[in-house]
Amino acid sequence: MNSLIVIGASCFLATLLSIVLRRKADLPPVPDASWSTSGLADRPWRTYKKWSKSLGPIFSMRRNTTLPTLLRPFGFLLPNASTTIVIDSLDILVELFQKRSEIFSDRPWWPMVQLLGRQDNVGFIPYGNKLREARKLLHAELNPQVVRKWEPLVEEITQKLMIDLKNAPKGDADHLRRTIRQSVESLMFRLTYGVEPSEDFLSQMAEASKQTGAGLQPGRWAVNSFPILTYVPEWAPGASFKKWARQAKERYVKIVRDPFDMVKADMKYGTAGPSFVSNRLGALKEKSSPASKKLIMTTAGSVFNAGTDSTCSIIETLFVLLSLHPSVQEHIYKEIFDTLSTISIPFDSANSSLPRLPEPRDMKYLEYTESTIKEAFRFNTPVPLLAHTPSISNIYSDWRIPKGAWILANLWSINHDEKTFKDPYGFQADRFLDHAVRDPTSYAFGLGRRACPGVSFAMMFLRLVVVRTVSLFEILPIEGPSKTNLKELHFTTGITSSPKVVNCVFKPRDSNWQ
Ligand code: HEM
Repeated sequence: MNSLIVIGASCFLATLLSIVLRRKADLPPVPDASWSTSGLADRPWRTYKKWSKSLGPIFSMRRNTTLPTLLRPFGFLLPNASTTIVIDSLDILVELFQKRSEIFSDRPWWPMVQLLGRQDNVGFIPYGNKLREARKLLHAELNPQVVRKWEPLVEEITQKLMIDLKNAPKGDADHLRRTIRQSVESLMFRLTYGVEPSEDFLSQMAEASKQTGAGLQPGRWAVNSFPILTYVPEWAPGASFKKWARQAKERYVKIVRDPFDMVKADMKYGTAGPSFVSNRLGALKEKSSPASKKLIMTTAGSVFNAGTDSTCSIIETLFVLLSLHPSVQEHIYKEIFDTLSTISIPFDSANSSLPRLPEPRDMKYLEYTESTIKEAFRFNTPVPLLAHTPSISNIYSDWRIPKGAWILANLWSINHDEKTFKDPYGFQADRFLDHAVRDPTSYAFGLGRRACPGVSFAMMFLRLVVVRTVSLFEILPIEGPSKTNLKELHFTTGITSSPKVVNCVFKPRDSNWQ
């Protein structure tokens, strides 16, 4: 009995001690006030990398410096949520996002998310039951075991892209970018709703995406720092943000609802083709609740945006890098040539005796091609900074990580770590033929319970785009082949990062296919 009391008392003391220690734990180190923040406007992940070199693989910042000038004196009123913690180590990410995923799977939250009506978009849903249900729907259509059912769609879209690349006006970088984007938009919309997107949908969606970006811009909206302002009526002086947000929400609700209603109507008349929406609605039990249907609608509404920019970004990066490395293209071409008995020439020709183009099933033989794709992910990580939030306060290695803090995983920096990757700023397509080198695609799609549900689908499309493009074209830089241009490549700043200019020309390998 006595020993039980001693054990009980020890446990109690240990718990008390850990609570006291937790209270006392500090935030990770902060950048020196004298350090220049000017680099944060352009690809902040590079400045964070520099800071990590001095501060270590985990450091913190107060976000109230981004408040509008007039409100800065009130910054001390901000809750813990105004802390940002930057992580520059895969080991720490695995520990937090994967091993402690129960805690680290929430997303940063801005009152503007709600005002803009984006709260049911999967990327923004707080961690919990609703998110799990939405992810189950995505998993049912996109998991690695079933993803092959979308092969016919992916093949059709890549074939069309090849013809569009052939017909693209030479030297018009903007046109090329639009061509790539149209192909990806078509892919994502057909996956989700089974038909081509209308011009109206695309322009409304482009506007809605701009509005989401504007709504989340740090420091732009006082309501993001002072949520109480959400309750200010629209007519109040200085509340024009409420009207702007309401109109943006109305637009968003419509672009999520209209295509969903169209699929429902097509299903009623038996004319709906396979799609995420028709498949998931078809799988519902007869007497399912309106909430289940609404979840399918809002989850579908998340797919287009989530998949488009990131997929465009990596395709553009690959095209630009390949254009600067003709020898890599030749290596890929030879690998494809050796793998297939013959390489196909134009598939829009009537000649039925043509050899075939590479297909998704060929990819397992194309190791060098796979290594090149991984290197592109490493060289210009499509989502350079990954944002998660802990749902309760936590301690990591003596550092305090407060509930609601933004955790920014600096994936770009992790991919440019000199200790892991030799010559990290160079492009070495064969780098990953050595399987001991860490594979960047194992974390470029996120880690843990929020990891990208579209990874298998995206990779299937991307691989086919690369092998078919190299099979049919030589990709040339507009100014002529020059490897030295690599260092002058510029990439955009945003949630996704792409080459600033996609200045390549696609020259058909077969001169008869002009
Ligand atoms: C190369 C293309 C793509 C890249 C690099 C990419 C990358 C990512 C990343 C980094 C995340 C955040 C993961 C995290 O927070 O841990 C994410 C989330 C997401 N992705 Fe992708 N993605 C791609 C394509 C796609 C596609 C094709 C789809 C849909 C078919 C898709 C759907 C989503 C969704 C719905 C989320 C939100 C998940 C959540 O918050 O729980 N993505 N993606």
